Amino acid sequence: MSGIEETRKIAAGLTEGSYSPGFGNEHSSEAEPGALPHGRNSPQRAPLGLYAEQLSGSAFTEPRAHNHRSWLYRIRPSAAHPPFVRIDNGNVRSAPFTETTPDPNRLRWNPLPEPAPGTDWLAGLWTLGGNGDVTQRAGMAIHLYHANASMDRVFGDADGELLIVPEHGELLLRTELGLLVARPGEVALIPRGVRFRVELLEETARGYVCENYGQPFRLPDLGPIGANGLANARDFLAPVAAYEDVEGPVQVVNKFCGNLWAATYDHSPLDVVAWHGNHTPYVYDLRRFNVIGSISYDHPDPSIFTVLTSPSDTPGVAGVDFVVFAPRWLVGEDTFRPPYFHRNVMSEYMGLIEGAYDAKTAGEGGFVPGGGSLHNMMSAHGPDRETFDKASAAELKPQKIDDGLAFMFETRWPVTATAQAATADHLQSSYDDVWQGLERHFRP
Ligand SMILES: O=C(O)Cc1cc(O)ccc1O
Ligand SMILES: [Fe+2]
Repeated sequence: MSGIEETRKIAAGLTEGSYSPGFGNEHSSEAEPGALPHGRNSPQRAPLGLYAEQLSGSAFTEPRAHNHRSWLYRIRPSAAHPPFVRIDNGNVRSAPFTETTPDPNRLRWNPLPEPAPGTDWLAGLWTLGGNGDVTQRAGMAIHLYHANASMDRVFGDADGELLIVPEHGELLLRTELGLLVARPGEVALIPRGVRFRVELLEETARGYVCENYGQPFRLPDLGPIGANGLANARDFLAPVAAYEDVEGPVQVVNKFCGNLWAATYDHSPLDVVAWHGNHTPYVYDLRRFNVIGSISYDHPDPSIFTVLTSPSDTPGVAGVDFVVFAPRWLVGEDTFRPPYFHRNVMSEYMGLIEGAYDAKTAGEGGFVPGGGSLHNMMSAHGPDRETFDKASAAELKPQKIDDGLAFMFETRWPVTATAQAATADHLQSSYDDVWQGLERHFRP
């Protein structure tokens, strides 16, 4: 069986029932009977000769509601490794982002070009920009990826958690805590420090990544919405324990304070036979999002579409929000229904997973799947001319928006582009033109 066939077979065996559901749950799982100790985390001798190890994603002392840790029972402790040495960062960049001057202009990119043969997910990671400072655990980076080979190495990110948004090509994520499949239309989260390998189920894979240096993504509070709605906790799926028992050289890459470091282990670090805890990867199907909107008039602010939020130190002001524009009905009366013209103190990066977006013209040179737009702090944007003209004249019958899936990484700090993003051939040169020709109609 070729690598890709084997990956496909494993992925096909993973159904919803193969996961452990519930956002932030205290999950527990064992791949061999009796591997998980009961009644204590660290017995004098862990079961089956395994090593017990705690992986902490929050300070020990953080409030219980935000405390993240998992206990791993593994063939070898993570501590058994040779020194890490610096390797080339490839196209990965990290905060602070100082390669370019922060740009108030509206920017839009086409999809990443084809990768060279043999580009795995990590080699295919390409940083667009970001903010904050990795050493302060604040801010975020926006990456895209375009890969055409499965990793045979293992990666872990000490700088932040990784929210992976596939746009083309299913991925099998083999993590320390087990296996996840992430398809276009789903998102996967790898918590800070959790090691994983990405295998492709198709010849190529393309998508987006939000690397969140700040507080781990959590579900937003629902306030007056009530006890249910938006992204429901039960739809987040954590893996169950699945380990590989591989003796032999495995390259382990560690992203630490903005640089890639590697060590060659004499075994696979994906050797966790059992685990329990709440510092877990998960996958979530964006089509499960319970979209709430206006059933009277006006276009609500897109915070109503928040899937996950990473709070900053200022209440109500997110380090980064992950927002989805999922299929929904528009019924507003006497309302301009698409997104309004606006200038926002928050900075907005938008990507498209599929189809079209209702404020932007689709098609060649427009806002296309795999492309993205950046509207930095206070930059003026909103419907392009074509959208404005159409929506101002549209008959206001109930309308289903179901031809696309777009998302936004919205952050409190401006996004500074990397040099490669600011000079890329796939940066569109005349994006401003979409707002040309919005003529005056005011004739007092
Ligand atoms: O398209 C955008 O710019 C994102 C966005 C969507 C919306 O419905 C309202 C405000 C907003 O910034
Ligand atoms: Fe916007």
